[in-house]
Amino acid sequence: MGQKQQKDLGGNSVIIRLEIRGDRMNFGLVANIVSSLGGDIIAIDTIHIGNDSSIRDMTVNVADATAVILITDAIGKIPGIRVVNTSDRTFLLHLGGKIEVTPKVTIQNRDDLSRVYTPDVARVCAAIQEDPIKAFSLTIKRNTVAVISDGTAVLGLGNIGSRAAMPVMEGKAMLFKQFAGVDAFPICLDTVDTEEIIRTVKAISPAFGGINLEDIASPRCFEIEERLREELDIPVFHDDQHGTAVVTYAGLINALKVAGKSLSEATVVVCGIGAAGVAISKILLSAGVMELIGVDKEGILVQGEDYANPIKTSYAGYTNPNRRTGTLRDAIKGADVFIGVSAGGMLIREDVMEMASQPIVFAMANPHPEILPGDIDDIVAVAATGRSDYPNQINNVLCFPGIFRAALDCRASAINEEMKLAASEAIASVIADDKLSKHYIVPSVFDQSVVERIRDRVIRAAIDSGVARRIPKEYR
Ligand SMILES: NC(=O)C1=CN([C@@H]2O[C@H](COP(=O)(O)OP(=O)(O)OC[C@H]3O[C@@H](n4cnc5c(N)ncnc54)[C@H](O)[C@@H]3O)[C@@H](O)[C@H]2O)C=CC1
Ligand SMILES: CC(=O)C(=O)O
Ligand SMILES: [Mg+2]
Repeated sequence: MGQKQQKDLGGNSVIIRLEIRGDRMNFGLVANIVSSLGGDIIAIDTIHIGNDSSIRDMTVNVADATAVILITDAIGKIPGIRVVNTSDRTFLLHLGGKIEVTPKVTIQNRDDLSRVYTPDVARVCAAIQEDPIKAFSLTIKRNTVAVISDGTAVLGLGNIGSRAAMPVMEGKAMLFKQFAGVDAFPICLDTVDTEEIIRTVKAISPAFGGINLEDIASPRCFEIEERLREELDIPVFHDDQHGTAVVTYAGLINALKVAGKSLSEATVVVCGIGAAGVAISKILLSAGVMELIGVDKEGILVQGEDYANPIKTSYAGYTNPNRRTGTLRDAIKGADVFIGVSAGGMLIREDVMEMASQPIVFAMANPHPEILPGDIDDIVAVAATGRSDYPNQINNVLCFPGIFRAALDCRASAINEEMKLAASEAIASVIADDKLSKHYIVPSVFDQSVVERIRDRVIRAAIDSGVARRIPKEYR
């Protein structure tokens, strides 16, 4: 993926194109109007100067879409100014997509041409035919991951279809490259049929060193991942399950230190027993949580009930040891930890007030968390969300670049439990105990030591657990 044409990612900002009649614009008046409506002008660019009018682009930071409407309405009423159009900078940076393929070498002449392509390339093909493992050294397989979605559980937007899922998958590919140097291809499949997805992923797998499944709805995501893990010899990792679980456990290790609590004594409520909720629960149980209660639309999941979704029936069998019943409100009373991977706005301040002292709230639904940190910051030990605009971003982006970097570098045949736990511990360990605080329990995704530390611990775990097929030099 080339990074030649770097685009400015901008903030939550719009470009408002103005036509200004006459030769003067009252900048003070415009600035006052924009700021009184919650905006902040960050640039004004002259696009065209005509005889009677000029065209200027005004870039404004805004809190939300409503502010844009209010600002453009008010500016449009200033005599001599016409609002030509507004461009959302987020849409602008998506124009034409966010990634591209760039060759590593330039073909300068016929000699180069015959090496990269026919006839010489045939010798390389023959070498791989003779010894298929050479695909790892002679093709992009060595460093390339497929990011596969069927568009059925995209962020918290739900089943928006495979075309609409592409911007998220392109974004994941950017993150893979920027944070860990992994080349990733976004592939959105136009099918929601479990067998067809499995067949298709298997059919395209020769080109890839790993498969990152993304935003595939539960319960189908479980079978798709399980079957692909069994049938492919490269790592298959459903990021919404395991990436989220790894980062949640990392965040919890540190949040518990801030709250002065222990994992084995904490009562943990997980809300939303889908892809993320099931995997989070499993990693926390294997890490030593004793009392874990799952809540979904049916209320608290309890053993003995026969839920329409068999995943929930089986989940109830290994959680909720005290067989508590009732609603989310009942579950959360006296709980030490709330983990939300369900839907926005599920929780209210009064619920959190019912939790044990020094509660920990991870409201991780995207894009709208179960509760906003601002509503509870004064009554919790730690609050976290999945978003980048609040402190404590518990998001799988902290995990997937590093864990795949490690898996590719040691040619792992799988990403197993040992590697996931190692990744959690690596992420948590980036912040020294004396630096931990209420608003700093997980490192920033821009902290370069995150990927390095995950890579190191995960490669060691892969070697120790016997799934590494290549031992990198520094580990020999
Ligand atoms: N911060 C992060 O890194 C991540 C956040 N997420 C977010 O977590 C949420 C769930 O994602 P997935 O597990 O992939 O989806 P999913 O569709 O597999 O699971 C969602 C679960 O939440 C339940 N749910 C929905 N509304 C509910 C309600 N009102 N009460 C109780 N349960 C409810 C559903 O029944 C379902 O079992 C999404 O908002 C997603 O964006 C998911 C993965 C990573
Ligand atoms: C972060 C992510 O993968 C999700 O919200 O689906
Ligand atoms: Mg996702």
